[in-house]
Amino acid sequence: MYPRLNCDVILGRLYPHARAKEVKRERKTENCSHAEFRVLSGMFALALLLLSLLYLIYKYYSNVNTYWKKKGIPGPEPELFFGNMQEIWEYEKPRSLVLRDWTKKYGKMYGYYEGVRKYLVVSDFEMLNEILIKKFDHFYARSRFELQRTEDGPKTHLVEARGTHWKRLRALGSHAFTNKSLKQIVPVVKESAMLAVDGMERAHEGEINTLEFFQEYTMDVISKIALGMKDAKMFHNEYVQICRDVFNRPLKHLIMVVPCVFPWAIDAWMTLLESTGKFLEIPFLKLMDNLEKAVAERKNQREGGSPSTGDFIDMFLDAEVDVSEVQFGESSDTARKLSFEEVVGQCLIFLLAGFDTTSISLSYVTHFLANYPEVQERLREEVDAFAHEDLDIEQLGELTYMECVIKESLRHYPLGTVAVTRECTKACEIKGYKFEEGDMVATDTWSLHMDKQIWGEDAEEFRPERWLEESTRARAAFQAFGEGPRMCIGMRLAYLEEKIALLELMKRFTIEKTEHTNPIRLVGSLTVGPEKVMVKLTNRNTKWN
Ligand code: HEM
Repeated sequence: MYPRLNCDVILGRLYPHARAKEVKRERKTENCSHAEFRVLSGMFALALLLLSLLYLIYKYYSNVNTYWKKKGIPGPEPELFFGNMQEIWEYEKPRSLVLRDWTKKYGKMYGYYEGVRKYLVVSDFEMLNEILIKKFDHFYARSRFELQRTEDGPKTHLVEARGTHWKRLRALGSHAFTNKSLKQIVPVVKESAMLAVDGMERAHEGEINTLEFFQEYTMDVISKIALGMKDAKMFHNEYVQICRDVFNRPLKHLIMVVPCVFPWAIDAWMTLLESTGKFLEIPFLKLMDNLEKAVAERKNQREGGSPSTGDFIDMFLDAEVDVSEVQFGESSDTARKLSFEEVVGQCLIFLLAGFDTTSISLSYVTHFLANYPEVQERLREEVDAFAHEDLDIEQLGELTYMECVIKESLRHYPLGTVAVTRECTKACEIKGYKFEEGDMVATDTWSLHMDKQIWGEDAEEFRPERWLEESTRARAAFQAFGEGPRMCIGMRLAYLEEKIALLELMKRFTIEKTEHTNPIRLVGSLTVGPEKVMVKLTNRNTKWN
């Protein structure tokens, strides 16, 4: 038998190398298709995994946003991932006004979402009374801000702090607002008020925007009393623009969206922002940087033997100790001490809160005075009868009608109540509603302040006299400064500044309406302020001039 002579055999025998190459090529092709298969199946598995992951994420987010529905709580329809952020974060229509409008639609208790952050909005007075005052031990924490770490740390300031950490910061901060401290600052405030009114006088040809002048005024006061900037120059204070940038910044920004949609990433996000903040030009971080330098400089001066100036920085530095001696947690037990970063944090928060709120409040007052000449007339009578040359804090108490005007204005425009939020720290039941640990509450003070059941049929009228009348209304129905142990720490300073400024203004001028006075446009993200308040000032030519 002859072997079958096929091509392969012949080629193999005649050209063994060629055959080997051929076999190699075949194997390679085989290997190749195996490898391709493996890659393809790997990719398929990955796609499957990704799809399942996306499905799980979708399921998670659509489930989170049914939280209120499942509890039978009404509220606006949320969008997937973002909840109601689109509506609530408009600079042109501040959050407080959106909540007020939703209250009209959904009632005194409803829910909404910022990403996956779930808020219960309350404007029912009895329920607020329980949350803010009576059950404070169940609601001692303010809801975490969008850009706040999950645990209190060295950089946590008074507004954010919780538990015993907050108690310590609050106790140390309260020293700044005692009668004794406020008494000392009256001359500084008076000087700033005169400078601001001088500025208005110089510029009052035609009409002025009072908000701009009051911003200069409050910044001048806070720079001098908090930051010891004795030579601060009104109308040339660099902090005015930095703080304007902090407050005028729209919330709708990637920086804010990320922590709301991915709250589990907040700590990493904060670390990233803190390390890149300088390059990103975030105004808040820039301000913090400036203050860090100011506090460090003062610390050096003190170590070099300079005497204490008695301002807030010195007061806080008196309590400063090495960071290792301070605990920061919610149940820490450090007393009467501050770390360096906490000193900076306290100054930062007093600077910001002291600048914006009081200037906005004053500008609202001028808006009302321009619109209500009869109120202005009555206020003027009180001012003219107030004949104290050397102003003292006790004498300011005599300006009762002025206080009514300020309060009535704050009742209409409770500008800072975005900060009146609480987090349930221990489950409880109020008026039949079961609060779970972690539930966040936002108060709708704007609706509360216009509630006819509380304020009467004329609730929507601007009538300062209501504050002088006998009433069965609870004191806590007025919440422009919040309520309970966490209410505004700077309230007395705010009244003091406002009274002194109005005294100076009313002595010299009559405030008149112009064609640009009405309507005022309300804007804001952290507070609700008028875009501008245009009025005309006319010299009174009285005994004061
Ligand atoms: C008209 C002026 C002001 C208004 C309307 C106002 C309003 C408020 C409101 C509504 C709160 C939240 C209270 C709560 O959650 O119950 C608050 C808290 C606070 N305010 Fe004011 N404020 C004003 C002036 C000031 C001033 C002048 C300072 C300091 C210089 C200040 C410092 C603070 C601080 C530090 C907190 C946080 C308190 C804490 O959590 O313990 N405020 N303010």
